[in-house]
Amino acid sequence: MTQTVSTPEHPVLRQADEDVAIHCQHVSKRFVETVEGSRRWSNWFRGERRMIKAVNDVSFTVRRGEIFGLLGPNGSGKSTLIRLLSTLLFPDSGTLTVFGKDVVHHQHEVRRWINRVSVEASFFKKLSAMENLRYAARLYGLPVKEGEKRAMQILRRLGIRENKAHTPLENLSRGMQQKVAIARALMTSPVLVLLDEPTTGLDPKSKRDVQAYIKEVMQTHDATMILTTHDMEEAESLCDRIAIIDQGRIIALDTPDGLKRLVGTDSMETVFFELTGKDWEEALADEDMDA
Ligand SMILES: Nc1ncnc2c1ncn2[C@@H]1O[C@H](COP(=O)(O)OP(=O)(O)OP(=O)(O)O)[C@@H](O)[C@H]1O
Repeated sequence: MTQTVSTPEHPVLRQADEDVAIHCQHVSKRFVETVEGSRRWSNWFRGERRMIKAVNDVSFTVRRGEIFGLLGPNGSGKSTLIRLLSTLLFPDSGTLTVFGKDVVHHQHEVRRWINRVSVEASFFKKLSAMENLRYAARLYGLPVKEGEKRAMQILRRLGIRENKAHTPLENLSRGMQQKVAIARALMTSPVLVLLDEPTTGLDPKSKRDVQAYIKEVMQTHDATMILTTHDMEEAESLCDRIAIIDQGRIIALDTPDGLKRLVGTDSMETVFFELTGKDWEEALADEDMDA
């Protein structure tokens, strides 16, 4: 049950109950961008500036144990939202809590629960999976013995044999590296895993393996995942709910089936097109141009 309580941080904060992983209330984040090529003489030397509402009054709740998808065109605010959740940025307004802790006032605690996994994960590629996992355990403040034990369990679950466990990561397949990255996120509990395009660039088999592994992790761990992806099928098959985000705002949020019902289609691509006015190819083409 949620209840309204007073805390020193917030005059009135809905206390997160055990089932809530993320509580995001009216969160906004703006950036100031310099516009190049301004013709106004007063701006010749310092550049004209404009305000970008990267995240604009966004509210949502993610339940513990859920895979929550973020879908949106290029520049819609997904990364900014992820950076706010990872405490790399702070909101200008609104409140954001992770497992009941405010990201601004309890950033160290929140950081221990959060793990961002991306294709180019911040691994030491010259070090082995074992060494990387041990290092992560230390970062999470686990005692050495406990860290080793968890690293071993994780490697065994991944089916990485002893000799491979000591092979430099750069010599493992990308699919395997990605699985180790996800596994590394499971060092603490509860855990919030931010999966940033987890299967981009993987061959079809590795992609299926990683997706199956994500499902397995969800069944066996106290994990909650936020997933950004460019793969509609992936979003549909993995996510319990999907938020479609455009120009910093959540324009729709529901289960994949709920979104399809809303638009009256059986295709997620049509959902995306109807709600954002952009077809998926166009959204990707924009990204390619920026890349
Ligand atoms: N540090 C920054 N300074 C200025 N503008 C920024 C900054 N970070 C993001 N923006 C702007 O905020 C808006 C949202 O960007 P964001 O990176 O969150 O979008 P995105 O949905 O993650 O895009 P992509 O799919 O390309 O990763 C964009 O207009 C972007 O240019």
